[in-house]
Amino acid sequence: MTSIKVVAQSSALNSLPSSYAYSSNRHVAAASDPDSSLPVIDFSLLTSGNPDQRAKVVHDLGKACEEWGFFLVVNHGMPESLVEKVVNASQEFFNMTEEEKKEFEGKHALDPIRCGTSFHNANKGKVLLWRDYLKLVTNNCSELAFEYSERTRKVARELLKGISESLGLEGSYMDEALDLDSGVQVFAVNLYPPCPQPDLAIGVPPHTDHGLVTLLMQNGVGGLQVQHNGKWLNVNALPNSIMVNTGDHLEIFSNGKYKSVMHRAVVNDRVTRITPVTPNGPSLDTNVSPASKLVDSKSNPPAYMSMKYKEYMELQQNTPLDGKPCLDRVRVQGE
Ligand SMILES: O=C(O)CCC(=O)C(=O)O
Ligand SMILES: [Fe+2]
Repeated sequence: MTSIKVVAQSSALNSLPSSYAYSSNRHVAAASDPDSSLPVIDFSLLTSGNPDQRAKVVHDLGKACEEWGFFLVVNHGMPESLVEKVVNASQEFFNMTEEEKKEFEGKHALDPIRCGTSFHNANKGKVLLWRDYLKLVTNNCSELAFEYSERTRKVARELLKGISESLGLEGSYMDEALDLDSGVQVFAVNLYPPCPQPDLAIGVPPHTDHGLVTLLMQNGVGGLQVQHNGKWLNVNALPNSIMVNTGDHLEIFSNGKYKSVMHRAVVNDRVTRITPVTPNGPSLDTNVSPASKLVDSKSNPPAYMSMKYKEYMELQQNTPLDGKPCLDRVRVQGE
């Protein structure tokens, strides 16, 4: 299938090809700006060694997960130049010819490297998405991808320790229960070229992410929207901040206290947007269920069934995006 990069560059393109029309209504992805400011987490306070500062930031993290499922992380120690290098290397990858990229067209969610356009799953044949992607599961492809993965993984692990504490558990509880030392991190990069009719197309339709937390960076171009209290809001990053959203497995682990937040990516008609995205999950063979310390058969029974992370990822890949969310399939019914 032709990449969106090539479609967008076609000199004849002045309107959206019908196969990419997500809706016949304009402004399908209309959203407003947030009324109040988005939660901002100062990462340096998590690692400063000052117990009072840590207690405060753990409290803020818990509140951000409970009320938003989305927050911006500042002072995270990831050099801006590293993010730039990843964006540039990704751009080079997407600039290869269709023929050269063919070699990397994987089929399976857990293939070590795969690239493609639109979606590779149950959505085939439906409306096409205005995006190309590159996904790496193991980090053996390049030193740069490895370094980026390692550093975002460290930030994610530290955040998850704080989130574990915010649930009233030991910092190491989630690490152990979900085998985070062998946790899976997918490294994906999305490319959204300028689109002639952005309000008819969609980059990524509304969805939630698998895993615990997803870390997202962008090349200074906005386009992420999150659902908050039933309304879609534009998310504007602070300079050099990491955007973090909670995933399905954090919702399961917290027994629904922290909800996996719905989000989507819209496109624009001016500049190419590139987003390196890293969902961080448990190990593939971990059976994820609500934390046993958080449930109680009478007052707070488990609201989700347990399922191996690996099986969940496969199930999600085969769930149509316009169908019931994958999370609904593990929800205990009739409560
Ligand atoms: O690129 C974005 O802003 C969002 C991408 C996303 O949600 C995803 O890749 O799961
Ligand atoms: Fe996502």
